[in-house]
Amino acid sequence: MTKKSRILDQLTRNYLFAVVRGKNVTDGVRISEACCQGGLKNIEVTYTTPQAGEVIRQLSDSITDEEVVIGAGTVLDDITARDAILSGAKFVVSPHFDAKISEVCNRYAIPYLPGCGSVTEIIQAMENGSDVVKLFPGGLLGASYIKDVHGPIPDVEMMPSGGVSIDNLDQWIGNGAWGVGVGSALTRHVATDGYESVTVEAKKFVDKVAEIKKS
Ligand SMILES: O=C(O)C(=O)C[C@H](O)[C@H](O)COP(=O)(O)O
Repeated sequence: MTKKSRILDQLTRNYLFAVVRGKNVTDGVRISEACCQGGLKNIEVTYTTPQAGEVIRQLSDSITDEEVVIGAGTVLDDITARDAILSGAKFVVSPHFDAKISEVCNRYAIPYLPGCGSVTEIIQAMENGSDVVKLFPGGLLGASYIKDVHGPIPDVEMMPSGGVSIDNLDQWIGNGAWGVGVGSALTRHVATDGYESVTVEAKKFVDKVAEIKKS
């Protein structure tokens, strides 16, 4: 198995991606650690977080659980992608498709999950070597979008992000999502109840996925 396939394999096994938007380095690290404590294992540190590369570096050093995969999100250009990868990111996510990001990720054998919102973008991403795309904004496209696209294009995997909640998880899983990205739903109580609330919310998602996959 290649390095890229090994990472993708681990990511889909973990299934849930915690989309982390910290206010600063410490906040980014604390949110990510709280997510891990709740059982989330794919940590997507977004580049809206100041010094996101430093967050990725600190997490890569401190987290010893080998199933945890630290990656980067909201990567808008190839320079940011390189910074993320050299900081230790094992996957790169962006809200759009960018051929130069794809090139950098392929150079380092790191999976690139570009944000796609149309079939044309999905095909373009596949042609540039992405096996998995991020459906963005997931909430706007709707869960049946996956099934509809899988009719003509059965060989692309899709990871919805944006608008994923506990209440629509079953629809995403039922329609064949390869994984799902969850952001604001994890941090909705952090301002009032602290980082422990992130762990509580993370656990709810982990339990819900286990319950849906079992049924
Ligand atoms: O910038 C990116 O690369 C993104 O991933 C966009 C969104 O911030 C996430 O998809 C999380 O969205 P919510 O779960 O609705 O908060």
